[in-house]
Amino acid sequence: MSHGLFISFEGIDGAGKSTHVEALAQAFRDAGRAVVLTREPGGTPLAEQLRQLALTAPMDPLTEALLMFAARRDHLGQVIEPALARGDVVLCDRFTDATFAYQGAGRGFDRQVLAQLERWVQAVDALPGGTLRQPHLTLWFEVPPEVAAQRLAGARAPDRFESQPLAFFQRVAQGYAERAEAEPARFARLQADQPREAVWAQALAAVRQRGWLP
Ligand SMILES: Nc1ncnc2c1ncn2[C@@H]1O[C@H](COP(=O)(O)OP(=O)(O)O)[C@@H](O)[C@H]1O
Ligand SMILES: Cc1cn([C@H]2C[C@H](O)[C@@H](COP(=O)(O)OP(=O)(O)O)O2)c(=O)[nH]c1=O
Repeated sequence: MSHGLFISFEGIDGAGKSTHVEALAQAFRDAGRAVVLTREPGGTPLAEQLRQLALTAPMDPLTEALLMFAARRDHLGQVIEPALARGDVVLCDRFTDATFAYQGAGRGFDRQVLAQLERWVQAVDALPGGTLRQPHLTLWFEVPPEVAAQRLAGARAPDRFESQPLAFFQRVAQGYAERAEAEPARFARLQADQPREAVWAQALAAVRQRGWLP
């Protein structure tokens, strides 16, 4: 049986992540792998309800951070861990880097509190003592906030995050940069301000480079 693979997709809103999730799923299926496509916040009935609240209801930053991690805990236990135990490929549109980028850098919420929540939520029995569940690879779609805003203009009705000013997304982008700097081996930095085909080629190359696709 293959080992489970956990790949997350990250970047500011409008970076173009969701555009490539299904194509990568198909590439893995073509290679004979079972794939679980999922997203955060969300991925389970409970976590989807928490998503709905987080994206629409006004709340203070601690409540927002707790909702993200509550949704994540349910998602890990119900979907991600069972899939990895089966040897599936889990493709997840956003994970904990988004909490550090949006709640931490974007909202200015205390990163040490986020790090403590990360330690509680991502400690899972299947892993050796002290190791946290993290993606094996994070595809980071990096795009200037101005470009992302242009892509989103008119594309869909903005939620609580997407309606934030440009300065918010500049901070979020910086938050991603800090996470990537702290864990360079986990992150593949993609230049996402290029045409879709060029972005896809970079994403595929990052996965192939690790020997996970032919
Ligand atoms: N490389 C690209 N160049 C131009 N537009 C793009 C590109 N990738 C995605 N888009 C468009 O930008 C918008 C946001 O893309 P999406 O994949 O939903 O972003 P995200 O999931 O990162 O928020 C969509 O309308 C999508 O069609
Ligand atoms: C996972 C996560 C998402 N978010 C935000 C980022 C996004 O603006 C929003 C939803 O993410 P996303 O699924 O990318 O939105 P869409 O379906 O509109 O492309 O939630 C956080 O603020 N913290 C988190 O931990």
